[in-house]
Amino acid sequence: MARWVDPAPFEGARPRVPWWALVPGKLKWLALVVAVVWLALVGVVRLVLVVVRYPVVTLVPLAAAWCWLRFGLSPLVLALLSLTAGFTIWAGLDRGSFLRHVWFRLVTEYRRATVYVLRWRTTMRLAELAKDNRGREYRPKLRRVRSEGWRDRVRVRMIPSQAPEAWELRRDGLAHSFGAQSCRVRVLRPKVIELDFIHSDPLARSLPVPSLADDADAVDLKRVVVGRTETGKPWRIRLQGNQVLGVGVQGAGKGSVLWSIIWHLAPAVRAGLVRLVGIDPKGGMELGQCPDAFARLVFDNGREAVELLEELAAEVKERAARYRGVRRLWAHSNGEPFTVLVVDELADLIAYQPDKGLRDRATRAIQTITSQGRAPGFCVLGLVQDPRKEVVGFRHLFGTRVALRLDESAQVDMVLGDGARARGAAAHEISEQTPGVAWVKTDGRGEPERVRAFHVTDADLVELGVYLADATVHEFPNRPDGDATGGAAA
Ligand SMILES: Nc1ncnc2c1ncn2[C@@H]1O[C@H](COP(=O)(O)OP(=O)(O)OP(=O)(O)O)[C@@H](O)[C@H]1O
Repeated sequence: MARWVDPAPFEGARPRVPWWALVPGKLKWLALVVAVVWLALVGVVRLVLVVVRYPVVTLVPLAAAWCWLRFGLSPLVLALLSLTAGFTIWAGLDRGSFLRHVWFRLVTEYRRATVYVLRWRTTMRLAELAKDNRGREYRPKLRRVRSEGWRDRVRVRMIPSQAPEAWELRRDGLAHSFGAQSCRVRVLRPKVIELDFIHSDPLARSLPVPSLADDADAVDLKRVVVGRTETGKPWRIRLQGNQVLGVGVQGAGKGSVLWSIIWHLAPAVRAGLVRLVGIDPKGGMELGQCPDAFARLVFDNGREAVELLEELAAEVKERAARYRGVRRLWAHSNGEPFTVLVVDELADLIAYQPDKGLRDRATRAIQTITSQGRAPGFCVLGLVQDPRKEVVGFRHLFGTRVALRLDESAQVDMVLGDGARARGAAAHEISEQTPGVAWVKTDGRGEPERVRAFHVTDADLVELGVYLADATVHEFPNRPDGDATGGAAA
């Protein structure tokens, strides 16, 4: 049977010509020039980046080499010796600025090169923060590094579709990988986060109180200095138009927050510009240490305390009614004192009081003062050990919340807001050795800050008591001749 047979395929090798061989000669030259210029540009940009990132280790050797070639070895040695002597004198005269401008600069460059650049790629891959897609690796980019001695601030550009939560989950692993004690995550702007790698605690030493001021006008109720922040700045709390809640276990240092505030207010209290009202349900263990500071003071959680609270709540309403339509907010010029209500153990009044009637009355009165006291010049400073909703159901009314050492990690978010613990505000990890250390969150003011209150000792409280005690006028005894001016004229 006749069948069609396919012709044998052509088996000769087809000539393979590279595509660029077909490009006209002029275009080839043009492309070559463009490529060379591009490579040169990339090279220059990289070089500039290296100089910007490592100015000391690049510019100093360059300057030294230039000096050697231009002037010889002896002037170079002389210049280096003078530089060292200059730095030593600088460090001796002003250690702070020397550390900031010279030493931390050096540490930054050293740590960037030897820790972060060196371990970045491996750590990102092992922590699964880098991703592979169609054969291409997407890796978070290491940006600016700044060493401040106690912490390294490392800026990172995240890869597409990555969320800061991915980093929050790996905080511990990252801290171990880069040889730090802990790591915190801060969002700077879309795609960019900053990691804080903590190496030591700048708040490890207790802070003595500053000397008592004399000038009542210098007391700014919007910026009451209570201690220091981790970055070395004064820790300021706003009292005017705000309410403050301090939470911490026994011995966490709630007393130091309370007394540091009163210490700062003392000149205004003495001048009658600020009135302190205190309730200490623990029988005066805390506020009884300096009763002279208070215009009114109650040492129980029963009827007397509730009546005082209701009196204040009524005053808040009365002042608010008087201000309505006349002025919006309390001011010094009104002639009425700014009132700070200090409650040492809030829970004793509003949760642990066995008499339900008294408990409800206390809760209602405190809620009225905290929610309506802003405009008429009332501030509540409440201290409590247990922040749960069943204990303080109106936590959200406090604009500033201070988390001292806490028992349980779950309490951190209750005090500082959702997600604070995940980002690194570890109030439950504050050491027992550092009472007075706290994380503080003020509504509308970004991330929680780590702070330490001044240490107000018993001796300081005696001094405060003497400062605030009613002045006693001692009359000079009349002289027999009836001259009461005393010895001055004698
Ligand atoms: N800011 C501070 N710096 C250094 N030491 C502090 C500081 N605050 C408190 N202390 C010390 O810690 C101890 C406990 O402090 P404090 O009594 O204020 O804690 P507390 O939270 O008020 O406890 P409690 O709930 O039992 O009243 C005290 O010995 C005090 O000297």
